[in-house]
Amino acid sequence: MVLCPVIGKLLHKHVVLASASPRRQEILSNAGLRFEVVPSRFKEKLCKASFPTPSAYAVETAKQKALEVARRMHQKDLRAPDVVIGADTIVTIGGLILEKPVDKQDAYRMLSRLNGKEHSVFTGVAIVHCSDRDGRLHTEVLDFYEETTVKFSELSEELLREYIDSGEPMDKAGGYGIQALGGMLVEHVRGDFLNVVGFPLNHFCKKLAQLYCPPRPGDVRGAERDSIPAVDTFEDLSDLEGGGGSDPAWGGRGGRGGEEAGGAPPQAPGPRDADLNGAAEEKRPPFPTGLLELMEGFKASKALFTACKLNVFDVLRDQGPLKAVDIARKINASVCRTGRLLEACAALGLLHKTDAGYSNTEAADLHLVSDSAHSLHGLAVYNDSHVWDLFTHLDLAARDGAEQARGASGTKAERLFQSAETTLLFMRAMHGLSKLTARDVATAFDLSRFTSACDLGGCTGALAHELAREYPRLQVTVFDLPDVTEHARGFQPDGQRTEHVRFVPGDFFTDALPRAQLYVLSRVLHDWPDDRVHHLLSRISSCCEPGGGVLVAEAAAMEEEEAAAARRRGLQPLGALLLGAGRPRSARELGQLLQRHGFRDVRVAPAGDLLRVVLGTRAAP
Ligand SMILES: O=c1[nH]cc([C@@H]2O[C@H](COP(=O)(O)OP(=O)(O)OP(=O)(O)O)[C@@H](O)[C@H]2O)c(=O)[nH]1
Repeated sequence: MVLCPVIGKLLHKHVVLASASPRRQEILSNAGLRFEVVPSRFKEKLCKASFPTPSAYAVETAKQKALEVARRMHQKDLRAPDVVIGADTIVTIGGLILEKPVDKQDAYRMLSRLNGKEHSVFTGVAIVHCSDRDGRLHTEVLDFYEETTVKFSELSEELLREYIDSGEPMDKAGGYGIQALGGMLVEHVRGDFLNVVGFPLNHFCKKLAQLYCPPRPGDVRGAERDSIPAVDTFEDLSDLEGGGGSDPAWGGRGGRGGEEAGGAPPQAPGPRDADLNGAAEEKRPPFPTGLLELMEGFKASKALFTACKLNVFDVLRDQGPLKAVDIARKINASVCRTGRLLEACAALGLLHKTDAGYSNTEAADLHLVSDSAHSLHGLAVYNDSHVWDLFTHLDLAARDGAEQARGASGTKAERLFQSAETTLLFMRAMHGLSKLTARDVATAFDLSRFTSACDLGGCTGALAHELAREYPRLQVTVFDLPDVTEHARGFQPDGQRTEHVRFVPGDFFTDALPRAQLYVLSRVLHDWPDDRVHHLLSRISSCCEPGGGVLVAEAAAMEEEEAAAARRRGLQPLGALLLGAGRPRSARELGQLLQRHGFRDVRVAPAGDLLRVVLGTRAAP
């Protein structure tokens, strides 16, 4: 098939499209590709904030979609396909990533945001080559993305509502389908149209050309690395057939878009590159959207913290929607400044803005009001008043050490417990975080064989209560500093099973540890350097009876960590740098620590998105 020489390279391979998108299937089969469709079951819920750019998010999602299918197929038949293709399309505007709307209201919010403006559409693509090595799946990933800019006309509310009622937006990134009715919303498109529809065919073919048709030595076309080879270059397709793994072209440079993790870094663009028609075109470096977002990111955090501190979300939960002037009056602030803060919160997706005024988004109602079950309000206020200040001295900490950076403000304990007010601030922050993760930690392993547990540094008892709720036979002791236990009463849940949780004041480094079958250390060890961790574990080990256990929960990386989580955890050493004490440890390292202190049968399990839990059983000495 002369029209698709590079696609032809895949004809003899078992190719799988890891996508349920009918558009992707259509684009690729129209291009002559033969493939099996196995929709990915990968849940598209990577933490967007942990990616430096929206494109990196799309690429990682595409990669995870493809890898999930490769692993599942290999597991099922012990035979993976030769190639798995994954893709993910997102829309970005004003720093926000829009995916498929969850309901009509969400579609309306998305389309209103895009109305009259220009936005970017990114599709991340992953081409995964699979092979079997001694029964184990081996994968090599080439990934890339393409960006297209789309401008919407000014659209009336009526038109948007009618469009949403057509049902078209619901399974489409950004809430519109440019190939159908949604085409009427669009004033102009800059870049690859098919990229918007869901698959950047042109860039994909260039990648295949790099993989399967590397330039022959002395071939003048070698310089045109970015172009799909002209048809006449490939009269004899078979002589170049071969796997992509060891191919020097593997991981070559991208086109208008670029490379992401897994491929080689983009090469510096040449002064001129040839386009498909051979015409010379000025090559510009990709616009550094992600970098600019990072440069401005601190303002976004500050806006969120400030709105929390001024209780904007509480006011709107109780009385919203409200106009800026009314909110300003209720929070006792200047109308003009409040207006700007509210605009910023709306742009960050924390508030909705309609003709009736501002109202909370679902996330704000869940997490940013001060008294909800899943509130992170305390964490925002603590980050604003303590962590923010600390991070302004990051340069000093890097240069002169943590002591200098902390200056007169003292050690972490000194700062946190200098007054009842600061202690409570810290406890509220920890309470929100613990409640968020407690259930995942409590259920990561079946702990029903234990009848007593001691949560060391258990703070407000959020995890202790979850353990008591999950395991009816369990009595839990929360062991924490007297400054903490003194204030813990105010955090106790009403009602059931509170009699199964008790608080004992003490310092786990110096005071006798309460007797228990299971010792729990949740988000404790990262605060301490190695010598202190050994000291603590040896104390636990000598209290723990054979058959008893120790359960450690940390934001610990696994060996083959997905890039997103690794990046998120990558910020932790900054905290350690400033506090000058602890450090994050990998799940493997935590397991080795437990083994060193006499715990056997060490197992690791994920606890939600944030934490890993390591459980060890005390062996007979
Ligand atoms: O103009 C258009 N823009 C986008 C689309 C379609 O939107 C979806 C994007 O979603 P995603 O990348 O997550 O892919 P899914 O459909 O969920 O399928 P997977 O199984 O691959 O996750 C995509 O279908 C685009 O085609 C459109 O049609 N027009």
